[in-house]
Amino acid sequence: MALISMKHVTKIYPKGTRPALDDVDLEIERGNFVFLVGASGSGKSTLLSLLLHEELATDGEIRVAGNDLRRLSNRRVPQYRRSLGFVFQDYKLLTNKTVWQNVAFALEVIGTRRSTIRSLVPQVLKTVGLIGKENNFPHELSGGEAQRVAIARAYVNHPQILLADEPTGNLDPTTSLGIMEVLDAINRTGTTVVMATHNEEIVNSMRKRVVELHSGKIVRDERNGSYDSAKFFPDADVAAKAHQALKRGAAVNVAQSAESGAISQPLVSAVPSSMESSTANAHDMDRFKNTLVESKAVNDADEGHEASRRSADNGTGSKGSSHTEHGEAAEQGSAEQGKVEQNSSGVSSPAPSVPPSSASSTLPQPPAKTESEAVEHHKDAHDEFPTEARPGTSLSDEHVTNGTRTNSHAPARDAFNASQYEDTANEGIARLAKSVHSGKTGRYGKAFAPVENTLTWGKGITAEDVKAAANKPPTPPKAASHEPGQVKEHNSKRQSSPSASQPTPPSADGHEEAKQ
Ligand SMILES: Nc1ncnc2c1ncn2[C@@H]1O[C@H](COP(=O)(O)OP(=O)(O)OP(=O)(O)O)[C@@H](O)[C@H]1O
Repeated sequence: MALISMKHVTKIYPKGTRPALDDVDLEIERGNFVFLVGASGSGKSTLLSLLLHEELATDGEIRVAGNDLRRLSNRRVPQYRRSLGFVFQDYKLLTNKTVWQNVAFALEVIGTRRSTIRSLVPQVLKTVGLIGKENNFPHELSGGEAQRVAIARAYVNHPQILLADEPTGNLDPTTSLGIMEVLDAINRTGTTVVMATHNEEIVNSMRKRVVELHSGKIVRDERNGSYDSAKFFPDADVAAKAHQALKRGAAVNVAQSAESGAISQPLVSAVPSSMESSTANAHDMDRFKNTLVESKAVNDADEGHEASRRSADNGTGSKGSSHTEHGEAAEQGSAEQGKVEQNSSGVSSPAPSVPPSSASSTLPQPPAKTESEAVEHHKDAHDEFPTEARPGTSLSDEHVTNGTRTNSHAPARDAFNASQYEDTANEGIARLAKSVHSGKTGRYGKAFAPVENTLTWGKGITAEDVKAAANKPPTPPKAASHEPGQVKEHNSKRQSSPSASQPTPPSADGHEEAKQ
């Protein structure tokens, strides 16, 4: 059974003159990365709101991770939402909590030990470039900063499903690239990502599944899709752009194959040298991952006996591991989630095949899947995504194909190691990085700023950096039309954040109005 299933779903708002969603059928398998595209008002946000159970469908059936949302009692809604991460355009941060508390809260509700929270929160905040903003409240943040808090919260929670509504809508291209890197990394941990976007560049670079809505109806559902569809909007310009996007993907693959003898390379080596500042952030992410691994090792050691007993009682190691990860407060939720997993897939999850690391070697392994279970899962995944039909094969698909993650509570070590070592998914990010940093003219006719002139994900450029850059011999310009500080016009419903394109961290007076 699909992780997300919508059958004949219609949504009519009380004041709506037409259905916001009209008889929608949609199935999304575990591990997919799906872009929702479509004109303003086509129903993308409504679809996400229904999945989050913020809105109720007027008609039809919605099942998410085995939960029939029509039957979800109010009491179980918070627990249901714990299996979801959400990164929405208006951030949905808790206004009465600081940045630190917003991220910590995501861990508190799943019963994470206080010492672990104290260790993880600063690191995830560093990863997303929010050091120094820990004590700010949401109304004291710029749009980009608020979005980074939302991403940090989603990342730290390791959700089954991440719903994102225009997460890059308010951000400059480089910061958007960073967000896509993080979303891609989250997806590679096995989390299913459903992202509504108007960003053509991202969709065309990532080559993920694209579902297009038009007046509340799904008019296109393409694997490895592009932003515009020549099929539904058959003008020559759209056809040429879709064709070009496809060719660009193929070109990156071929170039990488020629360089490395393999189909793909890790992002770090696949991106241009101008991306070094972004790869510095990759180190931050790795540090964060290691701490999570180490913290989990401590938790596991502390609670190992109890977890083993529960594992034995349940007959599944994964439930035991979820208990140790989330603690007593989440016990009931985890157990119920386990039931959901059993209902939806009928199997527990095996560990991904990853190289051993010193930190991970001390951790208990989840039980191996039996051969028949593995074959069955493998077959199901191949039915949906035949290998030969996947030119831009993504790691998320590989995860499903290999059956490497079918349980939301797979140990963090496995998930993070998988994202660290498996690199085929980086093709999409590498294409996006090349595109963002190529200095080419964007959709709206303005040149992208060179990376040196924009904030880089997780690493604002300091005065020292600027001074050091000034002392360096000049690099050849990438495009004749570049002007420092000039950025692509944002494809957003909202105004761009003034602070996001500045080379220095935003000042208090550069903050936007309250975000809630
Ligand atoms: N709370 C509401 N009450 C009444 N109508 C609504 C409400 N929310 C959305 N709608 C309507 O439902 C339709 C779909 O809106 P929705 O926000 O889902 O579109 P969207 O594709 O997300 O648009 P955008 O890209 O601008 O975010 C629109 O016609 C909108 O006016």
